[in-house]
Amino acid sequence: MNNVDVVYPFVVALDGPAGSGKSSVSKQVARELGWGFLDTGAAYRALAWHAEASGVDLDDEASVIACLDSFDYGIGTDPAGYRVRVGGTDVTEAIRDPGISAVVSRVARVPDVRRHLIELFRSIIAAEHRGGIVVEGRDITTVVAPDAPVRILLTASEEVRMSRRAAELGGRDAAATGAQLRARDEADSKVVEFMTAADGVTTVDSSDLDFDATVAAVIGVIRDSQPVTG
Ligand SMILES: Nc1ncnc2c1ncn2[C@@H]1O[C@H](COP(=O)(O)OP(=O)(O)O)[C@@H](O)[C@H]1O
Ligand SMILES: Nc1ccn([C@@H]2O[C@H](COP(=O)(O)OP(=O)(O)O)[C@@H](O)[C@H]2O)c(=O)n1
Repeated sequence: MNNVDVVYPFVVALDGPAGSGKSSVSKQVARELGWGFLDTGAAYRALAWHAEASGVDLDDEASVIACLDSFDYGIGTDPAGYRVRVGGTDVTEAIRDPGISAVVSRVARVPDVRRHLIELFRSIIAAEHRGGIVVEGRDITTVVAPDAPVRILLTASEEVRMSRRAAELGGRDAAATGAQLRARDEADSKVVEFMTAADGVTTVDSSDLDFDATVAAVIGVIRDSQPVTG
């Protein structure tokens, strides 16, 4: 096979709603291909964490924007164990707290925040030293990397997504978890489109697929679209 025309890193852009499996599936795909992995939602979560830790009112856009000046963010792209850092604090676990999930859309809806983070994502992608990188979020296929050679929308029915997220949180408060997930998708949908596939984006519906089958389906899309990846 001929690799001459392949531009490195090879970018796989993957979007989808909350609980569709973006993060876990992308991470496993990256592991299997020996590529990097970038979870873009972690940056929005970390900024929400930073703003709250700085005592900022998240409804005050100007203060949220001002917070970007002191937002010293770090994330790795190793799918085997990346950590998320804000300043000297490891926030990898803290940003998964339902309290952050409940407020993250408020920072993500601010256009200046999006512009800032999108530039950051592009520089992380450009610096990837492995052959490829799987980048997941809400606007990767449409805004962050619309020219990516592989663009995928990972979906699953709302019921399935809710039960996956509730199980992940130990089955506690399934109803509240479901309601929060629905409210977050609704708020996020006003800012970016991730419920339907844009032109040229391949949909993978994981509602009836188990985890391994979903990973295999995503790798199948990558191989079909670019036979030199293997
Ligand atoms: N196809 C699948 N079948 C069953 N469970 C899955 C599948 N895909 C993901 N999961 C599980 O669902 C939960 C949510 O996945 P996650 O990757 O966090 O989604 P997202 O990043 O889209 O919010 C995780 O516990 C994950 O292991
Ligand atoms: N590319 C992205 C990624 C996340 N986000 C925001 O960040 C939040 C957290 O994203 P996430 O990917 O960690 O959320 P989950 O789908 O994993 O629950 C989302 O609810 C969006 O508000 C975004 O606006 N654009």
